[in-house]
Amino acid sequence: MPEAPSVVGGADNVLLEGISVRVRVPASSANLGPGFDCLGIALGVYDTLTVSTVASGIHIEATGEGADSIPRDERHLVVRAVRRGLEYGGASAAGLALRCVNAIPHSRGLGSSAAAAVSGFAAASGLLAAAGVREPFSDAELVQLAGEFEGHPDNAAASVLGGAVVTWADSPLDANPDGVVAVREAYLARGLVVHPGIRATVFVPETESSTSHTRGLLPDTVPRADAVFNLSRSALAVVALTTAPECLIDATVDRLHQPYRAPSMPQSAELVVALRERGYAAMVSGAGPSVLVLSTDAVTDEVDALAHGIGFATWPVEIAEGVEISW
Ligand SMILES: Nc1ncnc2c1ncn2[C@@H]1O[C@H](COP(=O)(O)OP(=O)(O)O)[C@@H](O)[C@H]1O
Ligand SMILES: N[C@@H](CCOP(=O)(O)O)C(=O)O
Repeated sequence: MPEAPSVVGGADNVLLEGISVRVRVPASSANLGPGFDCLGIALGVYDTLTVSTVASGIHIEATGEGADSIPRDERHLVVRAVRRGLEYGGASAAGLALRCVNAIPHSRGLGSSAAAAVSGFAAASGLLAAAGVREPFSDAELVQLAGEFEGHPDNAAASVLGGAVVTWADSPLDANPDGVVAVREAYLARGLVVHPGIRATVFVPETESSTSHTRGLLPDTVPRADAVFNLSRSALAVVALTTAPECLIDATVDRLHQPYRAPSMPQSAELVVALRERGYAAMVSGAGPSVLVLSTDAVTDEVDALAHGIGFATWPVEIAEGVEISW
């Protein structure tokens, strides 16, 4: 089994002023139907981020998605991830200047918060490497750091590795005098070689939906028949994504999360049904409300018009490479 990196560190090195790093991070779609919390795919919608070390304070210039609503101080998700990443690498910065150009829509099920976390850790990695403090973080470290920080390793791993991913968690057990306890969750991931004929289309509404809210709609226990159903379909999803795209329709049916979330996003549920009736492997993207189609043919104009009629924009997107860091 691959080893998860150890998340330890301090803040022994204060980085000099004037170090800059640039990051480009893709959006992602988690679950891919039945693979709740364990399958994801990177999508070609990108946030770009430039981070520089400065003498003091937090300076944030942000344009695009979320620019009107995100905080411009230490609460900013990317700032928090950069700080945490520097700490993990044994360093700190007196001040940080961020330039964020955001294209990933927030709260639509396209992994914006995971992408923000990945971009922050990737920036920390670049700053540490540019300053000569340490080698850049490995992909495994980025998956662990961003997954642990943001809570959705299915999104984070897709944004780190690109393509389609399988993620899993492991809880190493540690004995202490009071008994055996889980010390922390390790997040691990492997990429899949996506069949070259598969293309992605996302249908994005104006309406937002908070991931934490729709997770709260899910039951703690599910019927065994539904668990078995999803086991077989998520195993099939790996086959469909890699070698058998003709199985995508069967491989993207889910009974663990979409039925419970549907009442909170009726237009998304309606669009999934309409698309599947037309032969498309459609599913709610992540926690919604966007809808993802994986297919070998482009969607038709009729589908585009149908989606538009119920408030969704149609975005054909590439299956993306993972995060890029330059300094
Ligand atoms: N680039 C970003 N910079 C700062 N905060 C961000 C960024 N992207 C996402 N966020 C934060 O994450 C929230 C969305 O998280 P979430 O509800 O999990 O939806 P999503 O499916 O888009 O990840 C936003 O409201 C915002 O607070
Ligand atoms: N597996 C998670 C994925 C959440 O993705 P997001 O893009 O909606 O934040 C879930 O289904 O809750």
